[in-house]
Amino acid sequence: MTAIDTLKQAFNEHQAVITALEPLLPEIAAVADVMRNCLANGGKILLFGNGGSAADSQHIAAEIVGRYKKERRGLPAIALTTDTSILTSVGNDYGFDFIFSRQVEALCTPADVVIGFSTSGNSRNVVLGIEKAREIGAITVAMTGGTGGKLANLCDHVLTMPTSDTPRIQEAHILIGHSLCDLVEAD
Ligand SMILES: O=C(CO)[C@@H](O)[C@H](O)[C@H](O)[C@H](O)COP(=O)(O)O
Ligand SMILES: [Zn+2]
Repeated sequence: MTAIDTLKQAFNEHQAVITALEPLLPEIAAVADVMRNCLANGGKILLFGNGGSAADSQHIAAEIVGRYKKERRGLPAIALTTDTSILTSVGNDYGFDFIFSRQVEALCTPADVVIGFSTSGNSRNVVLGIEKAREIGAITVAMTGGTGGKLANLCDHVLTMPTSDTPRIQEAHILIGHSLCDLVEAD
């Protein structure tokens, strides 16, 4: 396969996934409503995931705290993927599985929305973070793909991308993340 073939294949696969997202639009709008209500009522958005999904969590938290497109006040969102002292101490003392759940225990309130990104839906630390958020009574959102994995049965809102290909799932996640930010800061 030539480089151009490889690129064409990725672009075509990407396009097919984005087209197939259409049935998810009502659920994406429902998640945006939940986020808007949370922020209007003094809650905050917590986000986490591994690898590319850690980057997605940070990216979306930055859009919410800073701005997506519109001038407005800063809104509270925290990516639980950024503090290396917390990640290394909790990882070292309790285990990598607990790097998110421990922070959820410390920071989450019932007024919050907790968003777990996992393309497989099965990353143990993401699953445990979501389970802790449920215990606390926060609204939980899964950003996943494929079958949705374990997260699909755990969360109040489940956005499962219509592919099992990790990069294509992540590309759809970031489109949805941006769209959620757009709706969160709409009048
Ligand atoms: O970005 C990528 C692959 O595109 C990787 O860094 C990927 O996020 C990592 O392998 C993650 O550990 C995968 O975890 P998950 O999405 O299954 O929860
Ligand atoms: Zn990636």
